[in-house]
Amino acid sequence: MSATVEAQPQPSAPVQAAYSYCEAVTGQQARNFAYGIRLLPTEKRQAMSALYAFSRRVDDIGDGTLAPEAKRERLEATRVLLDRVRAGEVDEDDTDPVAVALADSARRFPIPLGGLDELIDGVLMDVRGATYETWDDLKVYCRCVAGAIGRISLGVFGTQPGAAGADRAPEYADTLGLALQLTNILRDVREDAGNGRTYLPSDDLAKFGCGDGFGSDTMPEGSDFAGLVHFEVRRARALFAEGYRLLPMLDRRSGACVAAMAGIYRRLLDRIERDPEAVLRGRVSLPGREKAYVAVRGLSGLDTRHIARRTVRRRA
Ligand SMILES: CC(C)=CCC/C(C)=C/CC/C(C)=C/COP(=O)(O)OP(=O)(O)O
Repeated sequence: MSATVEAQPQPSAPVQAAYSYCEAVTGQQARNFAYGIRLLPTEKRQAMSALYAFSRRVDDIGDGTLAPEAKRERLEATRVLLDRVRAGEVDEDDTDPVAVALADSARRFPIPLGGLDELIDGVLMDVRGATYETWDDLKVYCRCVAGAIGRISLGVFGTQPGAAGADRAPEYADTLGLALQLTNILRDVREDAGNGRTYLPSDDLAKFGCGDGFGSDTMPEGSDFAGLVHFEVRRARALFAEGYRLLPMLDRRSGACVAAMAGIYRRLLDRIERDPEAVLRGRVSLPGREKAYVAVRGLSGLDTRHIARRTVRRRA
């Protein structure tokens, strides 16, 4: 997979303005992922911001207050927009800056736009109020809303020429997305429960006696909430370990971006593991200076080199 389709001219003024809009959305709303995206060179940073702004729009429809039918209509309208981007029908005169930026990015990079259809499908599952009995069931949802984002992002990053095992890069990008999403689900247990949503598999909840009143401030007598969280943390860690195999295949700054995104979420996971009940009290987050530190480590290649060595050792 090459990094860029072919040498492209500088974006025109209207396209630059569309990218500026998407970068502003990313800077304001991507509280964690913006730290990684900022590490990319201009063209890739702009493309990732366009992808983020489109994904944010889809996610916001799902999380918003509209009635389910209205949400479905809006999501299908977003799909129509995506079809227009795919068909090359969106140009710089379009009034929607996210569409303009996405269309330009899709011309510059081999972005598998079908991943954004998967994202819409995942959010439609939410709107339907889908619940998940097993981890395999939940994985289907996570693949749509996060694995697909990993695979799409890989279209922007590309893999380094001659990178060993690069044919498996999309699989690792997908797995890293699952790791992030499971961490996100653990972090947001309380907020999601407040919205009537439980993502963790009902089989797992039952195993730890957490089936009733899940996500409320006080879990029922006899339930082992900490045991449940530790079980899911182990699952997320295994996904991170597998997904990190992607890192040695990326160029330095793409690797730094992914290492920063994943590193910040792994630190969230560490916090959750140390104090599982914290997710019932509120949203676990990292201070800005810690996120910046993780990003700088990513750029210095410390994490990437460490992980590459471990991957090689494991293979040997
Ligand atoms: C290879 C690669 C780049 C893989 C990563 C793919 C990726 C970025 C998946 C996103 C999944 C996720 C947890 C979204 C939450 O976004 P949010 O904006 O709600 O997050 P926040 O609440 O933490 O700010």
